[in-house]
Amino acid sequence: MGYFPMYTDIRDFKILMVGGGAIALRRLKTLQMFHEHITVISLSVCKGIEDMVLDGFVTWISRSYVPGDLKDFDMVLAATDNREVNHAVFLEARREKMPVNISDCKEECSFYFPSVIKDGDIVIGVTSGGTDHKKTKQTADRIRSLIWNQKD
Ligand SMILES: C[C@@]1(CC(=O)O)C2=NC(=C\c3[nH]c(c(CCC(=O)O)c3CC(=O)O)Cc3[nH]c(c(CC(=O)O)c3CCC(=O)O)/C=C3\N/C(=C\2)[C@@H](CCC(=O)O)[C@]3(C)CC(=O)O)/[C@H]1CCC(=O)O
Ligand SMILES: NC(=O)c1ccc[n+]([C@@H]2O[C@H](COP(=O)([O-])OP(=O)(O)OC[C@H]3O[C@@H](n4cnc5c(N)ncnc54)[C@H](O)[C@@H]3O)[C@@H](O)[C@H]2O)c1
Repeated sequence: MGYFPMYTDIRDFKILMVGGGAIALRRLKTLQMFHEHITVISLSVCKGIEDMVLDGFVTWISRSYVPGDLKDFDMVLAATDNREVNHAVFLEARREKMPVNISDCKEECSFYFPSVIKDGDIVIGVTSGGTDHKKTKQTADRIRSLIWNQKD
């Protein structure tokens, strides 16, 4: 049946990202269009996230995730390279009834991360409902070129 695009104001959500690698960075870049500050708990962070720490967009807590970490947050994303850790984040989020995105397991996501196109106030989120992320990216790229070509 497909997924309903429920566009939501997340500015007041306290958001936690667990993990600080390539996928976390890509998602933080997207979230930066919609939020002013996000907390990252991660053993290490990549260069792009280090820059976000310097900019003040990210507060980095430099350690492993431990159960209980979600208690002050409204929404969580897990993007570590450790299945057990990501699964533990899912279990805690489900217990706390909070929106959760787990990047290595679509069955554990209460929402999917879309491909996002933002043109001023216009926001387009593309999803395949978790069936085909390559098609999602291709579709988003086609929409982007349609919008940017029209501006020429
Ligand atoms: C749209 C985009 C947004 C973003 O990530 O920013 C996105 N995935 C993207 C790319 C991508 N994903 C993967 C690769 C690796 C290479 C390859 O396989 O090609 C690449 C390519 C890359 O990374 O370049 C592997 C992968 N993806 C998922 C799993 C787990 C699983 O399926 O269970 C695994 C296996 C992980 C593992 O092996 O552990 C799951 C999900 N990925 C989603 C979103 C959600 C549904 C989206 C939809 O409805 O279409 C969903 C269901 C949940 C979620 O994560 O929210 C972005 C493309 C847009 C862009 O680039 O602009
Ligand atoms: N959904 C998607 O679009 C998608 C695409 C590609 C890969 N993936 C999956 O996303 C996950 C992350 O991939 P990546 O390329 O960013 O990995 P990466 O190796 O670049 O980063 C992993 C991060 O997790 C951190 N980490 C590891 N153990 C931790 C712990 N116990 N507590 C807190 N942080 C911890 C590391 O310090 C590192 O910052 C993998 O499981 C990968 O399979 C998802």
